[in-house]
Amino acid sequence: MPSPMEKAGILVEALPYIKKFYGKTVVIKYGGHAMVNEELKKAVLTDAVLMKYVGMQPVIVHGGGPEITGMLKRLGIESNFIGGLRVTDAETMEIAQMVLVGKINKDIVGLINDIGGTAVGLSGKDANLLVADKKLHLMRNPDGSEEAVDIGLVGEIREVNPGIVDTLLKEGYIPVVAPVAVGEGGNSYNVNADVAAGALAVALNADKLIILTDVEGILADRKDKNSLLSTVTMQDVPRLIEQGIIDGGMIPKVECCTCALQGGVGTTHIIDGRVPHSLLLEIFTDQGVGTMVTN
Ligand SMILES: NC(=[NH2+])NCCC[C@H](N)C(=O)O
Repeated sequence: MPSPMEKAGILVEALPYIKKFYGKTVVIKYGGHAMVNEELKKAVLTDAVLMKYVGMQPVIVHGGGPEITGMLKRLGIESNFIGGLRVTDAETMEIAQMVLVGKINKDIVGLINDIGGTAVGLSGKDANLLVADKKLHLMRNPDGSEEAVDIGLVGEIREVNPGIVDTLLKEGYIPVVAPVAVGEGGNSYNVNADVAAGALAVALNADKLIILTDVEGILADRKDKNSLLSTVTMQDVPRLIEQGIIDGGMIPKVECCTCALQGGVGTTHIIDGRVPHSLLLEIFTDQGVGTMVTN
């Protein structure tokens, strides 16, 4: 147990950040393990409520992968992925929307409200928050040529209309956004939640984008949990990718960060959602717990 002096130190360390981030918008991409484990769920959403009560403006964008797959399975519908993207036919999209908007989104809202915040759930279709075009997926053939394959109702975000989120923030609510976008003819499109969070952060002129993942952050040596790169600049990114330090599923996450930074977001953070209260630790301590990607 920390001594009273140590506890006071921890609280005092938070003060400059409480001051600095007062009134500032922080977009949190909520996904992975932190969405599945009950204790972690409560910890993340408690952190968001605390942020709100100290004057920050958290906005949550959530994922939903495993639950969608689970529901499709229960209904006997097979999931197909091409290049990590779910092939989304009309039936799959219907289920995805039901799970994301009808279930996961409402569960998060319910939990936040139970903890003491006041959350309002939205999809990207509400007030045209996220507008998408059909995504053309380019697949590389063995001979090196590229071919466009149809992956169905997977969208690429074309436009963000953040007005409804601004309105909710102004009125003191915590907006919770499901990554379903509206496309041509009012169709629903499945969009990547990391990308949606990044695009929303830019449109809101957010101060921070924080992505909760299932890894420590960017590790200099993947086998060594103690090799976390605490801060990385945007300029370092191409070299880190070339060296294989940033690879696999981390590449699109870091690209979301650089996109957000280029779009004017203050700082971006990739943190470990498996660590209880990693959100608070990242925001309110000097060291943070994950990797901060900056300009
Ligand atoms: N991974 C890091 N180096 N984090 C530093 C975070 C610093 C400060 N708490 C902030 O949120 O801006």
